[in-house]
Amino acid sequence: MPLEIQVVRLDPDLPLPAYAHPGDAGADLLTTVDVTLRPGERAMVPTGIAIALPDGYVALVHPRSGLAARHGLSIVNTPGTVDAGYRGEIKVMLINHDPVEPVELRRGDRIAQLVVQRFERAAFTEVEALAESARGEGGYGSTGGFGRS
Ligand SMILES: O=c1ccn([C@H]2C[C@H](O)[C@@H](COP(=O)(O)OP(=O)(O)OP(=O)(O)O)O2)c(=O)[nH]1
Ligand SMILES: [Mg+2]
Repeated sequence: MPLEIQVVRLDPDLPLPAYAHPGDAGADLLTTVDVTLRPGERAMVPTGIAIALPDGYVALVHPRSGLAARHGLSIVNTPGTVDAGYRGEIKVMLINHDPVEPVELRRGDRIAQLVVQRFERAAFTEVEALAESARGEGGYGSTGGFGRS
């Protein structure tokens, strides 16, 4: 059974978010406006929807790989976090990473995808020292680079 999420269409002429295929994780979000992003430019783009997520769920705003591959279009804060208590319009902070070409978006274009997930609420408990682990403090390339011999 799919999780029911209540949606308000702030722009009733555009359709609800939709999955392109059964089994897809991301439901496509649309832009309600025409917008052109020059190389390097970013914009906060409205999607025309507001949602009420059940407690314990989060919706993450992910880029679409096709637009990234073809146009260099991504999201500044990827993935954007939509909290369960948020009732405002979902917006997408798009950025054009292409060094040369502008990206022209038209109202109704599919600009991003929304992935709904359960999450754990943590209780942050202060301790004097952390349990040891195999990784320890190693990070940021501690295991090597590309793995070439
Ligand atoms: O890509 C995004 C990211 C966030 N939001 C909305 C929903 C989210 O619940 C709210 C706050 O987002 P976040 O917590 O990431 O931003 P903040 O800078 O920490 O703002 P705040 O102080 O309001 O939490 O903004 C979006 O519509 N799109
Ligand atoms: Mg916040």
